[in-house]
Amino acid sequence: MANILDGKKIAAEVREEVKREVEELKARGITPGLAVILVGDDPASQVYVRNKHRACEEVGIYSEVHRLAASTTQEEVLQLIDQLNHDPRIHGILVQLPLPDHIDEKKVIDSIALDKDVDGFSPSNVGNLVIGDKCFYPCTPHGCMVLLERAGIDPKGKKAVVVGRSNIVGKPMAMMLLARHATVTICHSRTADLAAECRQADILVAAVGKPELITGDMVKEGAVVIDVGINRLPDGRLVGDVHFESVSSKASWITPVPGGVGPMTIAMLLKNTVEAARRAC
Ligand SMILES: Nc1nc(=O)c2c([nH]1)NC[C@@H]1CN(c3ccc(C(=O)N[C@@H](CCC(=O)O)C(=O)O)cc3)C=[N+]21
Repeated sequence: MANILDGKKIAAEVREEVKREVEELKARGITPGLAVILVGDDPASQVYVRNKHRACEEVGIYSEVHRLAASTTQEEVLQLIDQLNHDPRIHGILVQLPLPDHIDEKKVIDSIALDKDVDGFSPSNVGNLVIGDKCFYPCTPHGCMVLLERAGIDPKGKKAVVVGRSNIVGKPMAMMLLARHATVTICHSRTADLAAECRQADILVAAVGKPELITGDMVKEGAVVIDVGINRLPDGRLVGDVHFESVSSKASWITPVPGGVGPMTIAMLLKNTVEAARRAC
């Protein structure tokens, strides 16, 4: 039976550390500030944004949420970002994704000042990540790396397989594992034999958004399995991209859903915001 890589518990530890760092910054007269922009009324996004705001308050980060109507124009969003780029109280800016169809996501993300891009989604930040220069680590893959670290798992020399090639998880995840000297394979919907690739993995990261895609027969005995997926089934159940029951009998470590990568994502956002504030002074 696998050990549970408890994201909820580790995220709480990270939040405690962040809280102390915020206190130190406040003693020097700096209050870290985060602005979150939410366009439209997607119910899931509403919940996420509320959770982020609450997490900020809990650790003493100043947070403001800009809730904009679904009909807001791209120009209005860009104007707000420009204003926040110049606001000295704001060290981090996050635009909740997805945006409504009439708004160009690329244009919006690219307009965020590089030193306030706490999501780490802007092209320049991603470029710096690939090169290995100073950057913000995107929150979800960063959270996965911290989970590995806290479980005492060093990626060096290991075979890591990342399933999924999204810009916000799969690609940066692969780069971060590579930076830690793993041998990395990225799999996706056109991969010829997904199961065979997955069976090679010492570290397997599932980030495709397909409920319970990864089953026990696809996992090597003793592998470390990180499940980034959060899928709501028609019956209301929340499951990951990993079939927990069958995989947990093979893996040495496994993250649960919920309570795995999700809470880490928010904790890393707080960490990046504090880092942005520290760099600003
Ligand atoms: N600009 C931007 N940055 C993001 O980081 C971003 C985004 N847009 N859009 C949406 C996704 C999704 N996301 C999650 C964060 C926390 C949990 C989380 O804490 N989940 C809990 C509860 C899950 C539940 O009950 O729904 C858990 O897994 O235990 C989930 C998902 C951040 N995202």
